[in-house]
Amino acid sequence: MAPSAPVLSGRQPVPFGARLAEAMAEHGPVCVGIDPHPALLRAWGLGDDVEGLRRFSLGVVEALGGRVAALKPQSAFFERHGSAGVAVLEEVLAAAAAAGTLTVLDVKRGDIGSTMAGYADAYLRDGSSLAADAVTLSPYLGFGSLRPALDLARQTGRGIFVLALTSNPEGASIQHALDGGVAVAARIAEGAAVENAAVEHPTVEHAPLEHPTVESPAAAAAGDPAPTDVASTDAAARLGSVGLVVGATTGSAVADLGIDLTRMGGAILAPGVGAQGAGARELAEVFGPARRQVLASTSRAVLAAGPEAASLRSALAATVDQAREALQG
Ligand SMILES: O=C(O)c1cc(=O)[nH]c(=O)n1[C@@H]1O[C@H](COP(=O)(O)O)[C@@H](O)[C@H]1O
Repeated sequence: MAPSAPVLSGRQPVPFGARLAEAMAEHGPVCVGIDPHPALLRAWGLGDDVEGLRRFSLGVVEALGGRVAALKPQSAFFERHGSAGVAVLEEVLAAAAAAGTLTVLDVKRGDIGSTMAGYADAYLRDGSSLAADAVTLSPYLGFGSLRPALDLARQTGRGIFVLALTSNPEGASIQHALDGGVAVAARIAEGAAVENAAVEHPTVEHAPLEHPTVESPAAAAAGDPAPTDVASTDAAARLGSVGLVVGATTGSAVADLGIDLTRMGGAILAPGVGAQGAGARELAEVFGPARRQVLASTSRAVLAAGPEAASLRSALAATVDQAREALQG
């Protein structure tokens, strides 16, 4: 079972990337979001109130904890219930940890560095009641504004997923924009690559950054194993702890913008699977040589199968089958 909290190995916490790679190998490359939308609470026969929120969210952890690579509570749906909702979020994080399941707290925070230090303290410090194994952050105040969170995550063995190419169509207006001829999203990927290259992973060897990313047509025609397969298999085994969010709905943007995700070295959280329309085909097309780094993320498509635990598990199993076929085949 993948440990859900940083576990001491000697005096160093085991980095998030290594723990995630282990969890993905055991359970498949899927993360289930806990997004207690009012409509889902109703569909489960629950009230849109704190008790409904609690039964829904803990029900998901009970059904899927210990059976999925990661759970991703969406903070917005807890915050909308006020401080009592945030208390439920704390319970959910603790319950997932007790079940041995990694948590990615989806908060998408971004602020000036001195304020980011406060967010880091909330989500990435040992002993904080809101600490998760990883958190989503927005780099749109500048990648460097994330520094306090990057540093604390590194110290405590936690992970960061930095928004690069989001799944919503509006994201392109900022993320595809050129900065000195380089797309903003490509600059963010470069920032993550630098972070991952700077960290020593105690459980795995360092890799050079130069992963081949394009299979030569001649090699393909000759039926040689693609060099990209070798690079991407290695990448999955040595995932860095700073990952990116790249939506599975982003079509050819990764290729069009010249973003080298294998070189980035971290995991790729890929939302957009299920309710937003992406499936196995999109996962394979969008991520190509970086597919083994991908943690496919889905919320409503699995949650809608509840409240019965067996139905939630079946929906998860179907998603894992699809993702495995697309990403690990
Ligand atoms: O960071 C995220 O998880 C995220 C990034 C992104 O680009 N798009 C995106 O949909 N998400 C989140 O992923 C979840 C998607 O939920 P479903 O559309 O129900 O699968 C929501 O919690 C979103 O906030």
